[in-house]
Amino acid sequence: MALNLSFSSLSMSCKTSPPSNLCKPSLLVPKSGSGVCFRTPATTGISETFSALKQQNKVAFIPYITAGDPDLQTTAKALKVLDNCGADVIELGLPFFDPIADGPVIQASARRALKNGATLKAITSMLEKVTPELSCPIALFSYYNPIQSYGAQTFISMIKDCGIHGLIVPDLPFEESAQLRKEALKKDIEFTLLVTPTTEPSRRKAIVDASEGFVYLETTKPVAVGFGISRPEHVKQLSRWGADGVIVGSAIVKLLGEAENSEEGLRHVASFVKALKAAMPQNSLHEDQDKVSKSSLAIF
Ligand SMILES: O=P(O)(O)OC[C@@H](O)[C@@H](O)c1c[nH]c2ccccc12
Repeated sequence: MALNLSFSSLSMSCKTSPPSNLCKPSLLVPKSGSGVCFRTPATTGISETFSALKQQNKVAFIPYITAGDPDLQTTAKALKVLDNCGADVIELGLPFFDPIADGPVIQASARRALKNGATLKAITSMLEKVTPELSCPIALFSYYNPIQSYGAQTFISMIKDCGIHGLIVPDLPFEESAQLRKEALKKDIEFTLLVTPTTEPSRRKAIVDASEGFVYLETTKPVAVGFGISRPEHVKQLSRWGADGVIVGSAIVKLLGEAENSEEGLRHVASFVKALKAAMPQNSLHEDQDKVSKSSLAIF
């Protein structure tokens, strides 16, 4: 599927005027008297999140942002905005100087983040403070090089200790991932693997079997679709086609990175995310599904 498919008022605004469909009902914690839509801290992992949504016939909304772009304080606020505005899982990119698997928007955002001092240590100490306040799990996106330089065991412990639930390493071939997956398993970090439309069927099977959290195509595991999703219509169409999750990266990164200032960027992100979430069918997935099988969903 050649879908080139991937926006808030500040977290405060989301909280003060919560459209009811922006929060996962299972995670709603009614605050006495306030009518405010708060969610419980994330104790659930990525697979559990997908299972809970599946039971409610809902599609996971998975925004991506780069840690440290434009700075770590804004990332901390953006994580809360995304969580409050209905993210089911957040993909957080660890900035890397040679982000070969990323498109131009995310490459530029990694450059800005590195320039502003977003090291792994600074990112994990920011996360330590923020993750206890989030209700959705975070999947960290990291290139292999930083993992190798810290050592798999140390890296996994560092990300576990700051409250991360999953790991995606786009430049690590599946065949070379066993050691890292083993370390991740030990610490209960879900290791998600990528499959593309051109992945050989035999290799795809092995990758799908090994992937945790989510994957795509001909599998009982949840299928999340990403790349180029940037409009409510995209999200709606993918939900109808039967995707279990939709991933939106560049469109959000662009709003944060190109804003005049952080507050403006965060406001734009909140309204964009609210519009995307509002386009997602609620409990109507299967009634309203177009006649396209999952096997024609190609993406990541
Ligand atoms: O940016 P887009 O077109 O919305 O697609 C999401 C994608 O960028 C995000 O999931 C991602 C960030 N870094 C990656 C590296 C590889 C694969 C995917 C990614």
